[in-house]
Amino acid sequence: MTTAIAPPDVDPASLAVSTRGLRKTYRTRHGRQVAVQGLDLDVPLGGVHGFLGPNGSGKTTSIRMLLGLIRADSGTMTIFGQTVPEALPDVVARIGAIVEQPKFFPNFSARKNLDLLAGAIGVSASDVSKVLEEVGLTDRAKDKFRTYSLGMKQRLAIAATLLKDPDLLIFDEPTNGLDPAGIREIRTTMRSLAERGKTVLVSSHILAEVEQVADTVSIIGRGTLLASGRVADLIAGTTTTVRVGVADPITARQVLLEAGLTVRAEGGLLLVDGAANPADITRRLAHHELYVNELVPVRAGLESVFLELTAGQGPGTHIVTPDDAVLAGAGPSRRSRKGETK
Ligand SMILES: Nc1ncnc2c1ncn2[C@@H]1O[C@H](COP(=O)(O)OP(=O)(O)OP(=O)(O)O)[C@@H](O)[C@H]1O
Repeated sequence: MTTAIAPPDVDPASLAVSTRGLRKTYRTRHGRQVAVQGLDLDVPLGGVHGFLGPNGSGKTTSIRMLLGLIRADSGTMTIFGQTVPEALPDVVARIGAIVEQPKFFPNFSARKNLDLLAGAIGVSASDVSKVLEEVGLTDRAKDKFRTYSLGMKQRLAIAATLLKDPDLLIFDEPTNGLDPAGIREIRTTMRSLAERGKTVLVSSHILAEVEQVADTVSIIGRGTLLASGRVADLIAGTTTTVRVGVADPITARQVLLEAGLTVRAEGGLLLVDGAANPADITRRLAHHELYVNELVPVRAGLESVFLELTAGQGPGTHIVTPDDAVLAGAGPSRRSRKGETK
């Protein structure tokens, strides 16, 4: 069982981003809505850091506070060791962010759009070529923006943030609305940025998708940190889920629950956690004359980590399951369990 962990006492200068006790409430018609409550977030320098949590868990609010777009009620934040928002003017040149879809001229080509932006911030035409190359749009650079697919539009947005060669890229749900190919393209772009030494902070509610690209993650729920660390370490701490097919899933579920196992129903199948091994499930069910027709160990992933961390919290969180993620185009997992401990 993975447990929620308190962030270590680290030197903010060794981190790209750090927050302590960050809090934000919104005033709504129904009273005060707590969006972020005491968030402690640490993003190491270099690599892709997934900022993960279900819809409404406070990811966008946290990012907006970091970027000085809204004010925190309390707590502290640093970017590259400098306290923000006070020091934002000093660090802003090192940050590229996509929080909302940027506006481009639909009838101008991608290159023309970037040339205009480059001119505004004093960046040369050769830098425009470089960023187009970096996001894989060189061949389509002369095409009008309006003819671009959603994935290409998103890559152009990333190219725009790269013009000033920032050290930290902050992407809020960059794959929203993209098809599987578009999602893969963004993943590839994020990885190549990390390989060039940049820090990429990417938020998502699709844990399985970010699991494939992130080096480290912070998982939040209801505005607080639930877990953080290297993806491989977090996954190593979870039990393996077993997918069970049986003719009478209702009775089978009852039997397994009575045996103290955790059982979730999913499309006529059961997802079982907590068994010593898959054979233990078969034995318990056979004892009640329930015979399995499918028994597949499903590799534990970040989604399992999240479900274990929030078990018993009741409704109010919706996390996208791996199956949803596949439907949304996350594709097959390439994660490894061989990651060594920090
Ligand atoms: N401007 C606002 N006014 C009132 N409530 C807000 C506002 N913005 C966000 N909230 C609420 O704050 C909570 C956190 O929202 P936030 O958008 O930060 O979450 P999120 O994790 O980014 O979600 P999503 O994945 O859906 O973007 C939610 O309950 C949301 O309804």
